[in-house]
Amino acid sequence: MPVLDLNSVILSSIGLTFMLVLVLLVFGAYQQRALVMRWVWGMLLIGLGLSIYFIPDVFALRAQHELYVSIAFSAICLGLSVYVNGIRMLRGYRIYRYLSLLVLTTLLACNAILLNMHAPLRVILLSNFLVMSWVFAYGSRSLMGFGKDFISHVFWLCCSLFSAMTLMLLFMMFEVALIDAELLKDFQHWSAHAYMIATIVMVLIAVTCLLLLVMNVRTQAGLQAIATLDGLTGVLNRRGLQDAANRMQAVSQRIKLPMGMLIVDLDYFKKVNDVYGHLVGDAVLKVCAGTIHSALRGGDVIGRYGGEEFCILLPNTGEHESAVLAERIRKTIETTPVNIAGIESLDVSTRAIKCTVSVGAVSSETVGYQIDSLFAAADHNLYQAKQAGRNRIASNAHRLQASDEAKPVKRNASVIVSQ
Ligand SMILES: Nc1nc2c(ncn2[C@@H]2O[C@H](COP(=O)(O)OP(=O)(O)OP(=O)(O)O)[C@@H](O)[C@H]2O)c(=O)[nH]1
Repeated sequence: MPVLDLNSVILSSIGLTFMLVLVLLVFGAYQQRALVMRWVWGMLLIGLGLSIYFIPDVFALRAQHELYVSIAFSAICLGLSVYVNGIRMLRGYRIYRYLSLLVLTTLLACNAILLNMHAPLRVILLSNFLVMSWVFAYGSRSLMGFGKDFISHVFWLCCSLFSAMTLMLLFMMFEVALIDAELLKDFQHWSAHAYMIATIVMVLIAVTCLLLLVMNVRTQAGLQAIATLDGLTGVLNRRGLQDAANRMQAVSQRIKLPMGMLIVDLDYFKKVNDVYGHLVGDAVLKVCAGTIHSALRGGDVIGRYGGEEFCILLPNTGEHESAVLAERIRKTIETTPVNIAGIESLDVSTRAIKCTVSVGAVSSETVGYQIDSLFAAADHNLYQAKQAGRNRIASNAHRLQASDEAKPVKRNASVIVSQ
């Protein structure tokens, strides 16, 4: 009676493949591809090693058992080292690029010598487990964090030796059950499902890693939001805006499409604070950010540039279109009074405040793609608009070639052009 039935192997392989696909799909969705691929390769190598381990039993190649076991453990340890680097990546530690190479060469050299000396299977297993415990040590240290003192080093070494020894004991029991099945009949049933047990262990590892990854992604998303969003208005802060501007500039320049920029500044905002207080001032800023946002197109990016100043990045937008959009924003703000009636502890009879904005518009068509040049030119135009009396826009549209000027630009009393 075969100790290991092929059904278990096939069933477990299907389970393993299913798990890998699941891991790929779920982890891949978070775009941490480098990390995901490390774990997938790690698992594949471990799965391959486990498969090779059972080849002699399935195909009755007992004479070559030592050879298969040493190849199997080389693959398992290599898989573990790739896996450990994935854990290090997740924890934000530096990756040991040569860890896998070191593990593989150590094991190959060690196994080649032992096979050449016709060492018994137990010795081959023991040497492989020592290397495995070393990889485990790296893994547990990377997972749990680093203690730099002597006690921590000893602790991690003991922990990994214990885990490796537990595994070794497990495999020894497999060995006993496989080699002398008649003596240890009780083990046969369990041994026949050894591959299944190994698969379950791998599923547990995958689930643990999945949880770690989800936690990591959530923490990163939270930190990213804190770092790049403005707490009051919810739009990008200056840092987020700078990142977005750099990205948009790189893409626009590569595909040779114009990029526009607007700086929108609330007029006489100091008065709002002085008359109604900072609480109302804050509410007005928040509502105005929302109003400006609602006037934008999909793909446009808004950020808070300064106190009552917003910057808007416009992909695929030339000078004329920037001016048109600036005018639309100006008009929307002018015609949308900010309702302050609902603001708590406000002792004023005013129910809505009428706000206006001045806008400086510019695009890469007249000043190039450099973000600093765009900021400077938009700021200059904003200054022009303020100087001309506020509640208006200023742009460089007139600087374009005569042929370009034929394009429709909506000009009215509130639109001026920069000198
Ligand atoms: N409530 C509130 N006020 C802010 C905030 N950030 C900046 N401010 C205020 O915005 C006002 C800006 O004043 P100014 O720079 O003189 O500009 P302005 O009164 O809008 O005048 P112009 O821009 O020249 O039309 C200051 O009173 C700041 O205290 C904020 O987050 N909340």
